[in-house]
Amino acid sequence: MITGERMGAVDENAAALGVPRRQLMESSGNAVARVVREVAEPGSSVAIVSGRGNNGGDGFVAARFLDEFDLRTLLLGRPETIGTEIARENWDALEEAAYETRVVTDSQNLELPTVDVVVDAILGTGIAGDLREPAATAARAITAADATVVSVDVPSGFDADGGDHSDDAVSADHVVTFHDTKPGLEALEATVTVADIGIPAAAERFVGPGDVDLARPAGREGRPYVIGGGPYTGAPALAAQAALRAGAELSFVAAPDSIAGEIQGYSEDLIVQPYESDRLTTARVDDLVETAERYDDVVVLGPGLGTADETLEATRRFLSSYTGPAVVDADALAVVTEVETEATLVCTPNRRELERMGGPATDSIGEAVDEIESFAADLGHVVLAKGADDVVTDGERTRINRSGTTGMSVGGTGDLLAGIVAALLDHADPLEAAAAGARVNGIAGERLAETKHEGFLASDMLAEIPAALWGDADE
Ligand SMILES: NC(=O)C1=CN([C@@H]2O[C@H](COP(=O)(O)OP(=O)(O)OC[C@H]3O[C@@H](n4cnc5c(N)ncnc54)[C@H](O)[C@@H]3O)[C@@H](O)[C@H]2O)[C@@H](O)CC1
Ligand SMILES: [K+]
Repeated sequence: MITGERMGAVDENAAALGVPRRQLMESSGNAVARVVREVAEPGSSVAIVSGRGNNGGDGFVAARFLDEFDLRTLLLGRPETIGTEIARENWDALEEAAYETRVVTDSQNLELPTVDVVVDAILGTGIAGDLREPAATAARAITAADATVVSVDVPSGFDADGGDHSDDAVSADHVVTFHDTKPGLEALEATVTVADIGIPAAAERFVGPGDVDLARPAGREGRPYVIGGGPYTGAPALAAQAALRAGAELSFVAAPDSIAGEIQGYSEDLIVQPYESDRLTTARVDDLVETAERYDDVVVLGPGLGTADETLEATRRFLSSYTGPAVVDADALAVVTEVETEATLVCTPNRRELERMGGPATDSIGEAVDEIESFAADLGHVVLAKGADDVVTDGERTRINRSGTTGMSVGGTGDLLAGIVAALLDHADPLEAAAAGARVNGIAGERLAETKHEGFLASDMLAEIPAALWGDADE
């Protein structure tokens, strides 16, 4: 089962792996034609009704595989307004190759030819809102026609994710959907065929540019609240600055007053909120929980806190009363399995921290994928296990991140990751935020390795985060 949004991400990942959408469209159209051949008697008449998006493009491709039928292809709208280059190329090919085509620009004039089979390629997962004209009239005409209806990907007018549909949605006899079934199709009475269109498994398994697309902030969003510092000062400062580089609007650091000035001294961009102490103690917990929940922040718990008994007790208490989202890193990880929490956590252990949490002991994170997956399932939280390959899993969905470079084994890069994930967690699903964060952090390192080789610092990486996050964003 795959949502339209995730399908878009996977398809972008496939393109990055060298399998562009043009190729997928060829497979999709071919798959549609196969189903048409199954349901149509030899020599019968077939009409393909295409919209101006890629769903329509699948219809144009299908036409080239259906030469044995009495076939015509209708385009709803003017050819110049076909929305994507690959759909347009396939339309042009039909015209060049003298296929029977018809352009319908006025829905009032839409008259479906009397045919045995109609291919509904008006629109697919790109639908937004109720059907507009001329799609609405065309969809009604298809439903009313005395023909077998084969819908491409989803019945046009149907929301494949929610299963909701406008009153005009096409009523299909057969649906040929691609790669995986869509949530909304389950409720349909139509026969659903899931066609393999050649998307490599790696496009789902490995974190790619599509995953970053899903998690990327639309503008400045979110105000992460870093609870860290005490024995160490650099870690919370790096996490908080990384969050700002990843789109956060403001970055707060709650830290002991003994070192708050030092943290502020690293960066004038941070809002440091000192509390009276030289380390985190249980006396602070109620205030911290109250502040985090009042402002609806994403918490980063752990950087630089240290392992004093009273600090660990304070992190236990924090987690048992906090109910919002949090990235848990470093020393705070040790207590996650000891408490019941209603919070939504992304835990970011390296292999030593993973073992200390009660997770699998391994020399290589990338070789313990199944064990880490079951550990996350038991834990009930997202685990982002950091290694040469990162494993990101919520116990059901598991992604491997391959970005990054050996120079990143320098201190502080984990703090950056925690800050980036916190910024993305403000608006993205926890697994997607963790997966995208891991990729972005790794790309920031790769960019520096081009000139600094093994010698760059975590603080150098801060300036690379924006390009890593937005560098391949669509215009
Ligand atoms: N994502 C993928 O990996 C693949 C997608 N493919 C096809 O591409 C489709 C998605 O293509 P697109 O994203 O171009 O979107 P669609 O072709 O589904 O729809 C976009 C078109 O519909 C119009 N539209 C949107 N909402 C409307 C409404 N309420 N009333 C009337 N018109 C409306 C838009 O103006 C646009 O012209 C899939 O359903 C599938 O058929 C396949 O070609 C291959 C692989
Ligand atoms: K369709």
